[in-house]
Amino acid sequence: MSEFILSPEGARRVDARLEPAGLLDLAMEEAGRAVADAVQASFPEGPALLLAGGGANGGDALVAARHLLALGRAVHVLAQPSKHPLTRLNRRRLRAVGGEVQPLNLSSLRRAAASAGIVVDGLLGTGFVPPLRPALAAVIEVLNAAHDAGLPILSIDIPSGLDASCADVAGLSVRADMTVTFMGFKTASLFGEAATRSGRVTLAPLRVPPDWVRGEALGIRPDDLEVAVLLPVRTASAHKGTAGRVWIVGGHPGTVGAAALAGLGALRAGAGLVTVHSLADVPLVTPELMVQRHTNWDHALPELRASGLPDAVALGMGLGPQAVGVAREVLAWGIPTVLDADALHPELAGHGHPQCLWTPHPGEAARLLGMGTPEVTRDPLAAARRLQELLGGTVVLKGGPSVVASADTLSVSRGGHPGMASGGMGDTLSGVLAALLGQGLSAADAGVAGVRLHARAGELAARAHGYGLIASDVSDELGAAWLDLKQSWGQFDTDSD
Ligand SMILES: NC(=O)C1=CN([C@@H]2O[C@H](COP(=O)(O)OP(=O)(O)OC[C@H]3O[C@@H](n4cnc5c(N)ncnc54)[C@H](O)[C@@H]3O)[C@@H](O)[C@H]2O)[C@@H](O)CC1
Repeated sequence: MSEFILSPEGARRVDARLEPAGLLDLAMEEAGRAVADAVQASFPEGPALLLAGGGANGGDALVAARHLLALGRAVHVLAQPSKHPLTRLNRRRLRAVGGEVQPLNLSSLRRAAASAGIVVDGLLGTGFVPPLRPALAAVIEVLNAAHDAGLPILSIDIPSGLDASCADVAGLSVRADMTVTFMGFKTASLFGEAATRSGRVTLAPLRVPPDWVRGEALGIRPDDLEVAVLLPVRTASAHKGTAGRVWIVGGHPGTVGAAALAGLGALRAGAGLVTVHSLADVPLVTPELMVQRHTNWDHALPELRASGLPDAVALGMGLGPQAVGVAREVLAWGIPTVLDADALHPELAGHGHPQCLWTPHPGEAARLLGMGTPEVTRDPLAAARRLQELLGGTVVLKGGPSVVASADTLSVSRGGHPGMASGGMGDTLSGVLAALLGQGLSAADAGVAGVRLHARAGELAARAHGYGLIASDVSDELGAAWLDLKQSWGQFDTDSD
Protein backbone atom coordinates (compact mmCIF):
# COMPACT_ATOMS: atom_id res chain seq x y z
CA MET A 1 0.00 0.00 0.00
CA SER A 2 1.43 3.40 -0.94
CA GLU A 3 0.56 6.77 0.52
CA PHE A 4 1.69 10.29 -0.21
CA ILE A 5 3.01 11.79 2.99
CA LEU A 6 3.38 15.54 3.31
CA SER A 7 6.15 16.31 5.74
CA PRO A 8 8.45 19.33 6.23
CA GLU A 9 10.91 17.51 4.01
CA GLY A 10 8.34 17.61 1.18
CA ALA A 11 5.99 15.11 -0.41
CA ARG A 12 7.27 11.56 -0.73
CA ARG A 13 5.72 8.20 -1.51
CA VAL A 14 6.02 5.68 1.29
CA ASP A 15 5.07 2.08 1.81
CA ALA A 16 2.69 2.06 4.80
CA ARG A 17 3.66 -1.48 5.79
CA LEU A 18 7.27 -0.46 6.07
CA GLU A 19 6.65 2.96 7.47
CA PRO A 20 3.66 3.01 9.83
CA ALA A 21 4.87 6.28 11.32
CA GLY A 22 4.13 7.88 7.93
CA LEU A 23 0.52 6.78 8.12
CA LEU A 24 0.24 8.01 11.71
CA ASP A 25 1.65 11.36 10.65
CA LEU A 26 -1.04 11.64 7.98
CA ALA A 27 -3.75 10.55 10.44
CA MET A 28 -2.65 13.16 12.98
CA GLU A 29 -2.61 15.83 10.29
CA GLU A 30 -6.18 14.96 9.26
CA ALA A 31 -7.31 14.76 12.88
CA GLY A 32 -5.87 18.17 13.74
CA ARG A 33 -7.31 19.72 10.62
CA ALA A 34 -10.79 18.33 11.42
CA VAL A 35 -10.52 19.90 14.90
CA ALA A 36 -9.53 23.27 13.42
CA ASP A 37 -12.48 23.13 11.01
CA ALA A 38 -14.86 22.31 13.88
CA VAL A 39 -13.53 25.22 15.95
CA GLN A 40 -14.00 27.62 13.06
CA ALA A 41 -17.48 26.34 12.25
CA SER A 42 -18.90 26.05 15.77
CA PHE A 43 -16.90 28.53 17.88
CA PRO A 44 -15.80 31.36 15.57
CA GLU A 45 -15.57 34.04 18.31
CA GLY A 46 -12.44 35.08 20.21
CA PRO A 47 -8.96 33.62 20.54
CA ALA A 48 -8.66 29.83 20.57
CA LEU A 49 -6.80 28.38 23.56
CA LEU A 50 -5.33 24.97 22.73
CA LEU A 51 -4.14 22.64 25.50
CA ALA A 52 -1.71 19.94 24.38
CA GLY A 53 -0.84 16.91 26.53
CA GLY A 54 2.28 14.81 26.07
CA GLY A 55 0.79 12.10 23.84
CA ALA A 56 -0.69 11.96 20.34
CA ASN A 57 -3.87 13.69 21.58
CA GLY A 58 -1.66 16.69 22.30
CA GLY A 59 -0.13 16.28 18.83
CA ASP A 60 -3.61 16.66 17.32
CA ALA A 61 -4.02 19.91 19.27
CA LEU A 62 -0.71 21.24 17.91
CA VAL A 63 -1.74 20.39 14.33
CA ALA A 64 -5.11 22.10 14.94
CA ALA A 65 -3.27 25.21 16.21
CA ARG A 66 -1.20 25.34 13.00
CA HIS A 67 -4.33 25.12 10.82
CA LEU A 68 -6.17 27.74 12.89
CA LEU A 69 -3.18 30.05 12.56
CA ALA A 70 -3.22 29.54 8.78
CA LEU A 71 -6.91 30.50 8.80
CA GLY A 72 -6.03 33.77 10.55
CA ARG A 73 -7.43 32.83 13.97
CA ALA A 74 -5.69 34.13 17.12
CA VAL A 75 -4.32 31.07 18.91
CA HIS A 76 -2.75 30.50 22.30
CA VAL A 77 -1.06 27.15 22.90
CA LEU A 78 -0.20 25.71 26.33
CA ALA A 79 1.58 22.36 26.21
CA GLN A 80 2.94 19.72 28.54
CA PRO A 81 6.41 18.31 27.82
CA SER A 82 6.32 15.44 25.34
CA LYS A 83 8.41 12.44 24.39
CA HIS A 84 6.04 11.44 21.58
CA PRO A 85 7.98 11.82 18.29
CA LEU A 86 5.04 13.04 16.20
CA THR A 87 3.84 15.42 18.89
CA ARG A 88 7.35 16.87 19.11
CA LEU A 89 7.52 17.08 15.30
CA ASN A 90 4.23 18.99 15.23
CA ARG A 91 5.44 21.35 17.91
CA ARG A 92 8.40 22.17 15.61
CA ARG A 93 6.06 22.54 12.62
CA LEU A 94 3.87 24.97 14.59
CA ARG A 95 6.88 27.03 15.63
CA ALA A 96 8.16 27.00 12.02
CA VAL A 97 5.02 28.91 10.93
CA GLY A 98 5.25 31.43 13.78
CA GLY A 99 3.12 29.68 16.43
CA GLU A 100 4.14 30.10 20.06
CA VAL A 101 4.00 27.24 22.55
CA GLN A 102 4.08 27.99 26.29
CA PRO A 103 4.27 25.59 29.21
CA LEU A 104 0.96 24.49 30.72
CA ASN A 105 0.53 25.22 34.42
CA LEU A 106 -2.32 26.48 36.57
CA SER A 107 -1.42 30.15 36.36
CA SER A 108 -0.75 30.14 32.58
CA LEU A 109 -4.09 28.35 32.14
CA ARG A 110 -6.06 30.82 34.28
CA ARG A 111 -4.49 33.79 32.45
CA ALA A 112 -5.12 32.40 28.97
CA ALA A 113 -8.65 31.20 29.79
CA ALA A 114 -9.63 34.71 30.90
CA SER A 115 -9.33 36.04 27.33
CA ALA A 116 -10.20 32.91 25.30
CA GLY A 117 -13.33 32.40 23.20
CA ILE A 118 -12.93 28.61 23.10
CA VAL A 119 -10.71 26.01 24.76
CA VAL A 120 -9.55 23.00 22.78
CA ASP A 121 -8.85 20.10 25.12
CA GLY A 122 -6.03 17.92 23.76
CA LEU A 123 -4.71 16.80 27.14
CA LEU A 124 -5.68 13.14 27.19
CA GLY A 125 -7.23 10.90 24.57
CA THR A 126 -7.50 7.15 24.24
CA GLY A 127 -4.08 6.68 25.85
CA PHE A 128 -5.37 7.80 29.28
CA VAL A 129 -4.78 5.19 31.95
CA PRO A 130 -6.81 5.93 35.13
CA PRO A 131 -6.48 7.19 37.77
CA LEU A 132 -5.85 10.76 36.80
CA ARG A 133 -2.57 12.12 38.17
CA PRO A 134 -3.08 14.99 40.68
CA ALA A 135 -1.30 17.66 38.57
CA LEU A 136 -3.59 17.07 35.61
CA ALA A 137 -6.64 16.76 37.86
CA ALA A 138 -5.95 20.30 39.08
CA VAL A 139 -5.74 21.52 35.46
CA ILE A 140 -9.10 19.88 34.65
CA GLU A 141 -10.71 21.44 37.73
CA VAL A 142 -9.63 24.92 36.56
CA LEU A 143 -10.91 24.11 33.09
CA ASN A 144 -14.32 22.95 34.34
CA ALA A 145 -14.63 26.04 36.55
CA ALA A 146 -13.98 28.23 33.47
CA HIS A 147 -16.57 26.15 31.60
CA ASP A 148 -19.12 26.73 34.36
CA ALA A 149 -18.40 30.46 34.00
CA GLY A 150 -19.36 30.26 30.29
CA LEU A 151 -16.19 29.30 28.38
CA PRO A 152 -16.99 26.62 25.77
CA ILE A 153 -14.78 23.51 25.51
CA LEU A 154 -14.17 21.34 22.47
CA SER A 155 -12.47 18.03 23.29
CA ILE A 156 -10.26 16.16 20.89
CA ASP A 157 -11.29 12.50 20.44
CA ILE A 158 -12.72 12.19 23.99
CA PRO A 159 -12.92 14.60 26.92
CA SER A 160 -9.75 14.31 29.00
CA GLY A 161 -10.15 11.96 31.95
CA LEU A 162 -12.74 9.70 30.32
CA ASP A 163 -11.96 6.08 29.60
CA ALA A 164 -12.84 5.70 25.88
CA SER A 165 -14.25 2.20 26.33
CA CYS A 166 -16.51 2.93 29.29
CA ALA A 167 -19.97 4.50 29.57
CA ASP A 168 -19.61 4.94 33.33
CA VAL A 169 -17.60 7.79 34.79
CA ALA A 170 -15.43 6.99 37.76
CA GLY A 171 -14.06 10.44 38.61
CA LEU A 172 -13.06 13.83 37.32
CA SER A 173 -13.06 14.58 33.59
CA VAL A 174 -13.43 17.53 31.28
CA ARG A 175 -17.06 18.42 30.58
CA ALA A 176 -17.13 19.29 26.91
CA ASP A 177 -19.70 21.13 24.80
CA MET A 178 -18.46 19.32 21.73
CA THR A 179 -16.12 16.44 20.93
CA VAL A 180 -14.51 15.73 17.58
CA THR A 181 -13.78 12.03 17.57
CA PHE A 182 -11.80 10.03 15.03
CA MET A 183 -12.19 6.88 12.92
CA GLY A 184 -15.34 5.71 14.75
CA PHE A 185 -17.45 6.45 17.81
CA LYS A 186 -16.13 5.20 21.12
CA THR A 187 -18.33 3.80 23.88
CA ALA A 188 -17.68 6.99 25.87
CA SER A 189 -19.05 9.13 22.99
CA LEU A 190 -22.36 7.28 22.82
CA PHE A 191 -23.49 5.82 26.12
CA GLY A 192 -24.23 6.78 29.72
CA GLU A 193 -22.76 9.63 31.73
CA ALA A 194 -19.61 9.59 29.58
CA ALA A 195 -21.72 10.58 26.54
CA THR A 196 -23.32 13.40 28.54
CA ARG A 197 -19.84 14.74 29.35
CA SER A 198 -18.83 14.51 25.68
CA GLY A 199 -21.44 17.04 24.54
CA ARG A 200 -22.26 17.02 20.84
CA VAL A 201 -20.02 14.41 19.21
CA THR A 202 -19.01 14.62 15.57
CA LEU A 203 -17.01 12.00 13.73
CA ALA A 204 -14.00 12.76 11.55
CA PRO A 205 -13.23 9.64 9.54
CA LEU A 206 -9.50 9.31 8.94
CA ARG A 207 -7.82 7.47 6.10
CA VAL A 208 -6.48 4.57 8.13
CA PRO A 209 -6.48 0.84 7.40
CA PRO A 210 -9.91 -0.71 8.21
CA ASP A 211 -8.43 -3.15 10.72
CA TRP A 212 -7.38 -0.22 12.94
CA VAL A 213 -11.10 0.57 13.29
CA ARG A 214 -12.24 -3.05 13.78
CA GLY A 215 -9.48 -3.73 16.29
CA GLU A 216 -10.74 -0.98 18.58
CA ALA A 217 -14.52 -1.76 18.52
CA LEU A 218 -15.54 1.61 17.11
CA GLY A 219 -19.08 2.39 16.01
CA ILE A 220 -20.65 4.26 13.11
CA ARG A 221 -24.04 6.04 13.20
CA PRO A 222 -25.93 5.61 9.94
CA ASP A 223 -28.04 8.64 9.12
CA ASP A 224 -31.64 8.53 7.87
CA LEU A 225 -30.52 8.75 4.28
CA GLU A 226 -28.40 5.63 4.59
CA VAL A 227 -31.31 3.81 6.25
CA ALA A 228 -33.75 5.00 3.59
CA VAL A 229 -31.60 3.41 0.89
CA LEU A 230 -31.80 0.05 2.70
CA LEU A 231 -35.57 -0.01 3.28
CA PRO A 232 -37.41 -2.22 0.77
CA VAL A 233 -39.72 -0.90 -1.92
CA ARG A 234 -42.53 -2.88 -3.58
CA THR A 235 -42.66 -3.11 -7.33
CA ALA A 236 -45.96 -2.56 -9.13
CA SER A 237 -46.18 -6.29 -9.85
CA ALA A 238 -45.80 -7.33 -6.18
CA HIS A 239 -48.37 -9.64 -4.62
CA LYS A 240 -48.74 -11.00 -1.11
CA GLY A 241 -46.61 -14.03 -1.93
CA THR A 242 -43.67 -11.91 -3.12
CA ALA A 243 -43.77 -9.37 -0.28
CA GLY A 244 -42.37 -11.85 2.21
CA ARG A 245 -43.97 -14.80 4.00
CA VAL A 246 -43.12 -14.61 7.70
CA TRP A 247 -43.67 -17.07 10.52
CA ILE A 248 -43.72 -16.02 14.13
CA VAL A 249 -42.91 -18.94 16.42
CA GLY A 250 -43.73 -18.01 19.98
CA GLY A 251 -46.29 -17.66 22.70
CA HIS A 252 -46.94 -19.95 25.61
CA PRO A 253 -49.87 -19.94 28.02
CA GLY A 254 -49.54 -16.59 29.83
CA THR A 255 -47.17 -14.97 27.30
CA VAL A 256 -49.08 -15.20 24.02
CA GLY A 257 -49.30 -11.44 23.62
CA ALA A 258 -45.59 -11.35 22.74
CA ALA A 259 -46.13 -13.48 19.63
CA ALA A 260 -49.18 -11.47 18.59
CA LEU A 261 -47.28 -8.19 18.90
CA ALA A 262 -44.42 -9.58 16.80
CA GLY A 263 -46.97 -10.61 14.16
CA LEU A 264 -48.48 -7.14 14.13
CA GLY A 265 -45.02 -5.59 13.80
CA ALA A 266 -44.22 -7.87 10.85
CA LEU A 267 -47.47 -6.98 9.06
CA ARG A 268 -46.96 -3.26 9.57
CA ALA A 269 -43.35 -3.52 8.35
CA GLY A 270 -44.61 -4.76 5.02
CA ALA A 271 -44.60 -8.57 5.20
CA GLY A 272 -47.09 -10.02 2.70
CA LEU A 273 -48.32 -12.95 4.79
CA VAL A 274 -47.73 -13.44 8.51
CA THR A 275 -48.63 -16.55 10.49
CA VAL A 276 -48.18 -16.99 14.22
CA HIS A 277 -47.36 -20.56 15.25
CA SER A 278 -47.98 -21.21 18.92
CA LEU A 279 -48.92 -23.85 21.48
CA ALA A 280 -51.29 -21.35 23.09
CA ASP A 281 -54.40 -19.44 22.02
CA VAL A 282 -53.09 -16.25 20.43
CA PRO A 283 -55.35 -13.19 20.81
CA LEU A 284 -56.82 -11.91 17.57
CA VAL A 285 -55.02 -8.54 17.53
CA THR A 286 -55.95 -8.04 13.91
CA PRO A 287 -57.81 -10.31 11.48
CA GLU A 288 -55.03 -10.01 8.88
CA LEU A 289 -52.76 -12.02 11.17
CA MET A 290 -53.03 -15.77 10.62
CA VAL A 291 -52.74 -18.01 13.64
CA GLN A 292 -52.00 -21.73 13.84
CA ARG A 293 -52.23 -23.46 17.19
CA HIS A 294 -50.17 -26.64 17.62
CA THR A 295 -50.29 -29.31 20.30
CA ASN A 296 -46.54 -29.91 20.59
CA TRP A 297 -43.41 -28.77 18.78
CA ASP A 298 -42.03 -32.26 18.17
CA HIS A 299 -44.84 -32.90 15.71
CA ALA A 300 -45.41 -29.35 14.55
CA LEU A 301 -41.89 -28.50 13.37
CA PRO A 302 -41.43 -31.41 10.91
CA GLU A 303 -44.95 -30.77 9.57
CA LEU A 304 -44.25 -27.09 9.13
CA ARG A 305 -41.00 -27.85 7.37
CA ALA A 306 -42.76 -30.24 4.99
CA SER A 307 -45.46 -27.64 4.25
CA GLY A 308 -42.89 -25.33 2.62
CA LEU A 309 -40.64 -22.90 4.47
CA PRO A 310 -41.38 -19.16 4.67
CA ASP A 311 -39.02 -16.36 3.66
CA ALA A 312 -38.20 -15.56 7.31
CA VAL A 313 -38.96 -16.64 10.86
CA ALA A 314 -38.96 -14.78 14.17
CA LEU A 315 -38.88 -17.02 17.19
CA GLY A 316 -38.61 -16.91 20.93
CA MET A 317 -41.13 -14.21 21.93
CA GLY A 318 -42.98 -15.73 24.89
CA LEU A 319 -42.01 -19.19 23.61
CA GLY A 320 -41.24 -20.55 27.07
CA PRO A 321 -39.16 -23.48 28.28
CA GLN A 322 -38.93 -25.34 24.96
CA ALA A 323 -37.38 -22.38 23.17
CA VAL A 324 -33.84 -23.78 22.91
CA GLY A 325 -34.93 -27.05 21.27
CA VAL A 326 -37.28 -25.24 18.89
CA ALA A 327 -34.57 -22.73 18.00
CA ARG A 328 -32.06 -25.49 17.26
CA GLU A 329 -34.52 -27.10 14.87
CA VAL A 330 -35.47 -23.85 13.14
CA LEU A 331 -31.82 -22.80 12.80
CA ALA A 332 -31.15 -26.07 10.96
CA TRP A 333 -33.63 -24.92 8.29
CA GLY A 334 -31.01 -22.32 7.29
CA ILE A 335 -33.51 -19.60 6.43
CA PRO A 336 -33.35 -15.95 7.62
CA THR A 337 -34.22 -16.08 11.33
CA VAL A 338 -34.70 -13.60 14.14
CA LEU A 339 -33.97 -15.03 17.59
CA ASP A 340 -35.42 -13.13 20.53
CA ALA A 341 -36.29 -13.49 24.21
CA ASP A 342 -36.45 -17.18 25.26
CA ALA A 343 -34.42 -18.20 22.19
CA LEU A 344 -31.45 -16.16 23.41
CA HIS A 345 -29.65 -18.93 25.22
CA PRO A 346 -25.92 -19.71 25.56
CA GLU A 347 -26.59 -23.29 24.40
CA LEU A 348 -27.31 -21.92 20.91
CA ALA A 349 -23.78 -20.52 20.45
CA GLY A 350 -22.31 -22.27 17.44
CA HIS A 351 -25.74 -23.09 15.91
CA GLY A 352 -26.19 -19.74 14.14
CA HIS A 353 -25.65 -18.93 10.47
CA PRO A 354 -25.01 -15.69 8.54
CA GLN A 355 -28.74 -14.98 8.07
CA CYS A 356 -29.47 -14.97 11.82
CA LEU A 357 -30.41 -11.85 13.71
CA TRP A 358 -30.13 -12.10 17.50
CA THR A 359 -31.86 -9.39 19.54
CA PRO A 360 -30.82 -9.43 23.22
CA HIS A 361 -31.46 -6.63 25.71
CA PRO A 362 -28.56 -6.05 28.17
CA GLY A 363 -29.85 -8.68 30.66
CA GLU A 364 -30.09 -11.34 27.94
CA ALA A 365 -26.71 -10.26 26.57
CA ALA A 366 -25.18 -10.71 30.03
CA ARG A 367 -26.62 -14.24 30.27
CA LEU A 368 -25.25 -15.11 26.83
CA LEU A 369 -21.81 -13.76 27.67
CA GLY A 370 -21.69 -15.15 31.19
CA MET A 371 -21.17 -11.74 32.79
CA GLY A 372 -23.16 -9.23 34.82
CA THR A 373 -25.54 -6.72 33.21
CA PRO A 374 -23.43 -3.72 34.42
CA GLU A 375 -20.48 -5.12 32.45
CA VAL A 376 -22.62 -5.09 29.32
CA THR A 377 -23.93 -1.56 29.82
CA ARG A 378 -20.45 -0.28 30.74
CA ASP A 379 -19.22 -1.06 27.22
CA PRO A 380 -22.11 -1.95 24.87
CA LEU A 381 -19.90 -1.71 21.75
CA ALA A 382 -17.49 -4.35 23.07
CA ALA A 383 -20.39 -6.51 24.33
CA ALA A 384 -22.09 -6.38 20.92
CA ARG A 385 -18.84 -7.29 19.17
CA ARG A 386 -18.31 -10.24 21.54
CA LEU A 387 -21.90 -11.45 21.08
CA GLN A 388 -21.49 -11.34 17.31
CA GLU A 389 -18.32 -13.40 17.56
CA LEU A 390 -20.10 -15.88 19.85
CA LEU A 391 -23.36 -16.23 17.92
CA GLY A 392 -22.49 -15.38 14.32
CA GLY A 393 -24.83 -13.53 11.93
CA THR A 394 -25.91 -10.10 13.19
CA VAL A 395 -26.62 -9.02 16.75
CA VAL A 396 -28.93 -6.19 17.79
CA LEU A 397 -28.00 -5.26 21.35
CA LYS A 398 -31.08 -3.30 22.40
CA GLY A 399 -30.80 -0.17 24.52
CA GLY A 400 -30.69 3.56 24.26
CA PRO A 401 -29.02 3.62 21.79
CA SER A 402 -29.07 0.10 20.31
CA VAL A 403 -25.96 -1.42 18.70
CA VAL A 404 -26.11 -3.54 15.54
CA ALA A 405 -23.03 -5.74 15.24
CA SER A 406 -22.25 -7.62 12.06
CA ALA A 407 -18.98 -9.25 11.07
CA ASP A 408 -17.70 -5.98 9.59
CA THR A 409 -19.39 -3.11 11.41
CA LEU A 410 -20.79 -1.80 14.64
CA SER A 411 -23.71 0.53 13.85
CA VAL A 412 -25.24 2.59 16.58
CA SER A 413 -28.87 3.65 16.25
CA ARG A 414 -30.27 7.13 16.30
CA GLY A 415 -33.50 8.40 17.78
CA GLY A 416 -36.34 6.58 19.48
CA HIS A 417 -38.23 7.87 22.50
CA PRO A 418 -38.02 7.22 26.27
CA GLY A 419 -41.70 6.19 26.14
CA MET A 420 -40.58 3.09 24.24
CA ALA A 421 -39.33 1.63 27.51
CA SER A 422 -42.45 -0.53 27.94
CA GLY A 423 -43.32 -4.21 27.58
CA GLY A 424 -43.78 -5.59 24.08
CA MET A 425 -41.54 -3.09 22.21
CA GLY A 426 -38.90 -5.78 21.68
CA ASP A 427 -41.53 -8.20 20.34
CA THR A 428 -42.62 -5.56 17.82
CA LEU A 429 -39.00 -5.06 16.79
CA SER A 430 -38.56 -8.80 16.20
CA GLY A 431 -41.57 -8.75 13.88
CA VAL A 432 -40.18 -5.73 12.03
CA LEU A 433 -36.81 -7.41 11.57
CA ALA A 434 -38.40 -10.64 10.31
CA ALA A 435 -40.48 -8.64 7.83
CA LEU A 436 -37.36 -6.96 6.46
CA LEU A 437 -35.51 -10.29 6.21
CA GLY A 438 -38.55 -11.69 4.42
CA GLN A 439 -38.40 -8.82 1.92
CA GLY A 440 -34.86 -9.80 1.00
CA LEU A 441 -32.60 -7.70 3.20
CA SER A 442 -29.43 -9.27 4.58
CA ALA A 443 -29.32 -9.74 8.35
CA ALA A 444 -26.86 -6.84 8.69
CA ASP A 445 -29.00 -4.44 6.61
CA ALA A 446 -32.25 -5.60 8.25
CA GLY A 447 -30.68 -4.91 11.67
CA VAL A 448 -29.64 -1.36 10.78
CA ALA A 449 -32.84 -0.48 8.88
CA GLY A 450 -35.23 -2.24 11.27
CA VAL A 451 -33.85 -0.64 14.41
CA ARG A 452 -34.14 2.83 12.87
CA LEU A 453 -37.60 2.18 11.41
CA HIS A 454 -38.83 1.00 14.82
CA ALA A 455 -37.23 4.01 16.54
CA ARG A 456 -38.76 6.46 14.05
CA ALA A 457 -42.17 4.84 14.52
CA GLY A 458 -41.68 5.30 18.28
CA GLU A 459 -40.92 8.99 17.77
CA LEU A 460 -44.07 9.43 15.69
CA ALA A 461 -46.20 7.46 18.17
CA ALA A 462 -44.86 9.58 21.03
CA ARG A 463 -45.92 12.68 19.15
CA ALA A 464 -49.44 11.33 18.87
CA HIS A 465 -49.77 9.85 22.37
CA GLY A 466 -47.38 11.96 24.47
CA TYR A 467 -47.27 9.49 27.32
CA GLY A 468 -48.15 5.86 28.05
CA LEU A 469 -46.80 4.58 24.76
CA ILE A 470 -47.55 0.90 24.07
CA ALA A 471 -46.05 -1.45 21.50
CA SER A 472 -49.09 -1.55 19.23
CA ASP A 473 -49.00 2.29 19.00
CA VAL A 474 -45.50 1.89 17.56
CA SER A 475 -46.65 -0.78 15.10
CA ASP A 476 -49.42 1.56 13.94
CA GLU A 477 -46.81 4.18 13.01
CA LEU A 478 -44.46 1.87 11.08
CA GLY A 479 -45.96 2.77 7.70
CA ALA A 480 -45.67 6.50 8.42
CA ALA A 481 -42.09 5.98 9.66
CA TRP A 482 -41.19 4.12 6.46
CA LEU A 483 -42.64 6.96 4.37
CA ASP A 484 -40.88 9.56 6.48
CA LEU A 485 -37.49 7.89 6.08
CA LYS A 486 -37.99 7.36 2.37
CA GLN A 487 -38.93 11.04 1.98
CA SER A 488 -35.69 12.03 3.71
CA TRP A 489 -34.03 10.42 0.69
CA GLY A 490 -36.33 12.24 -1.75
CA GLN A 491 -38.12 9.00 -2.64
CA PHE A 492 -41.93 9.03 -2.53
CA ASP A 493 -42.09 12.78 -2.26
CA THR A 494 -45.79 13.45 -1.73
CA ASP A 495 -45.54 16.79 -3.57
CA SER A 496 -44.25 15.26 -6.80
CA ASP A 497 -46.48 13.51 -9.28
N1 LIG B 1 -5.13 5.77 16.90
C1 LIG B 1 -4.91 6.53 15.83
O1 LIG B 1 -4.77 6.02 14.79
C2 LIG B 1 -4.88 8.01 15.93
C3 LIG B 1 -4.87 8.63 17.18
N2 LIG B 1 -4.84 9.96 17.31
C4 LIG B 1 -4.81 10.57 18.64
O2 LIG B 1 -4.01 9.85 19.51
C5 LIG B 1 -4.67 9.75 20.77
C6 LIG B 1 -4.05 8.65 21.55
O3 LIG B 1 -2.72 9.04 21.74
P1 LIG B 1 -1.74 8.34 22.77
O4 LIG B 1 -1.88 6.88 22.69
O5 LIG B 1 -0.41 8.92 22.54
O6 LIG B 1 -2.30 8.76 24.19
P2 LIG B 1 -2.89 10.12 24.76
O7 LIG B 1 -2.33 11.29 24.09
O8 LIG B 1 -4.35 9.99 24.81
O9 LIG B 1 -2.37 10.02 26.26
C7 LIG B 1 -1.03 9.79 26.54
C8 LIG B 1 -0.53 10.88 27.44
O10 LIG B 1 -1.34 10.92 28.61
C9 LIG B 1 -0.54 10.77 29.77
N3 LIG B 1 -1.33 10.03 30.75
C10 LIG B 1 -1.79 8.78 30.62
N4 LIG B 1 -2.49 8.42 31.72
C11 LIG B 1 -2.46 9.48 32.56
C12 LIG B 1 -2.99 9.72 33.85
N5 LIG B 1 -3.64 8.78 34.54
N6 LIG B 1 -2.83 10.94 34.41
C13 LIG B 1 -2.17 11.88 33.75
N7 LIG B 1 -1.59 11.72 32.54
C14 LIG B 1 -1.75 10.52 31.94
C15 LIG B 1 0.71 10.06 29.30
O11 LIG B 1 1.77 10.35 30.15
C16 LIG B 1 0.88 10.63 27.90
O12 LIG B 1 1.54 11.87 27.96
C17 LIG B 1 -6.13 9.62 20.38
O13 LIG B 1 -7.00 9.90 21.41
C18 LIG B 1 -6.19 10.63 19.26
O14 LIG B 1 -6.43 11.92 19.78
C19 LIG B 1 -4.83 10.88 16.18
O15 LIG B 1 -3.54 11.45 16.11
C20 LIG B 1 -5.24 10.25 14.89
C21 LIG B 1 -4.83 8.82 14.68
